[in-house]
Amino acid sequence: MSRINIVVAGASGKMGSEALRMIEKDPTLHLVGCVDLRYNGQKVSEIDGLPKLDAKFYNDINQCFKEVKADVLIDLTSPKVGYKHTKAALLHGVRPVVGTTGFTTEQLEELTELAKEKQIGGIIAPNFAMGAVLMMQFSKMAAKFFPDIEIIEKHHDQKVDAPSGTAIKTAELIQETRQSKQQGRSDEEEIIEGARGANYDGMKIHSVRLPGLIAHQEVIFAGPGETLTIKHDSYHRESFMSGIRFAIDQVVNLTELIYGLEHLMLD
Ligand SMILES: NC(=O)C1=CN([C@@H]2O[C@H](COP(=O)(O)OP(=O)(O)OC[C@H]3O[C@@H](n4cnc5c(N)ncnc54)[C@H](OP(=O)(O)O)[C@@H]3O)[C@@H](O)[C@H]2O)C=CC1
Ligand SMILES: O=C(O)C1=N[C@H](C(=O)O)C[C@H](O)C1
Repeated sequence: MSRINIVVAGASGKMGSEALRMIEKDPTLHLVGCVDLRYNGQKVSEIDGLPKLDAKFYNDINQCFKEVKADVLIDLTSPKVGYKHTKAALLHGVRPVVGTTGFTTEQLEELTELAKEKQIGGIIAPNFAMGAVLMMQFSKMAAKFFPDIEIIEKHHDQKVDAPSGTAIKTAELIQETRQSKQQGRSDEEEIIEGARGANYDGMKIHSVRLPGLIAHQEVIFAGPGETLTIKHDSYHRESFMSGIRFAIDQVVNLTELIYGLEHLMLD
């Protein structure tokens, strides 16, 4: 059985290091390179806390793609970097599996177009946890019946982007079934700016950042005399790995870039 050659960008980060542990345990995956700013030229096995793998660190993704033969890039970096890396992967014929959040609509459109032009499969998914994908789908279903909605997402305090990619994706999916509505009073007044959260088509998104949290979201739906709460919690970053593993196998057979794991899980 031939192995899938993988490059991990953001490999020493919280998610990247979890991805390395997943690769180490899977005999069908082969780590051929890592991209990060800190450890250029060093082997993964030389870095404290990372698995005993032979692949080398690069501080430049283009250099990495020139030196190693990669099938798939797993990108777990930051919004600006993730965009550059995804573009580089598509230009080098490497299939991107991107967990990085914070892409703009314009960036997503540009990358989708580039993948189409190059006929290269890939995925950008704001959340690779299977339960989170279902939470978003259930929210989309519920929004048809309850247009009054508030999304509360809670993450660790080292997270850069707000609202989370998951909250934005949830709002986008909800928008597909919810009748557009400005919630609350039209003369609502924020005594402290930001008190009512971010506005997305009249519904609100609230971002909580606290140490000790991993990734959590609840979507509250309300109608006269009732509420429905749909909630998902990731208690460990291992929760994202089954989705990433699944996506790796799928992108090998795709010729387009997909936004959201639901398209691979449920379509
Ligand atoms: N889709 C999903 O299921 C999930 C997505 N995420 C997303 O994944 C991303 C990473 O999250 P997390 O692991 O918590 O973040 P971390 O900050 O722990 O890791 C980010 C990594 O990216 C590296 N990095 C930063 N700049 C560059 C660069 N220019 N070139 C190469 N590497 C770079 C960092 O290196 P250094 O430390 O040296 O700066 C670090 O290793 C975020 O966008 C987050 O929202 C997170 C969880 C689940
Ligand atoms: O930064 C994180 O940790 C997470 N980011 C993703 C997001 O922005 O939705 C996915 C998950 O919530 C964890």
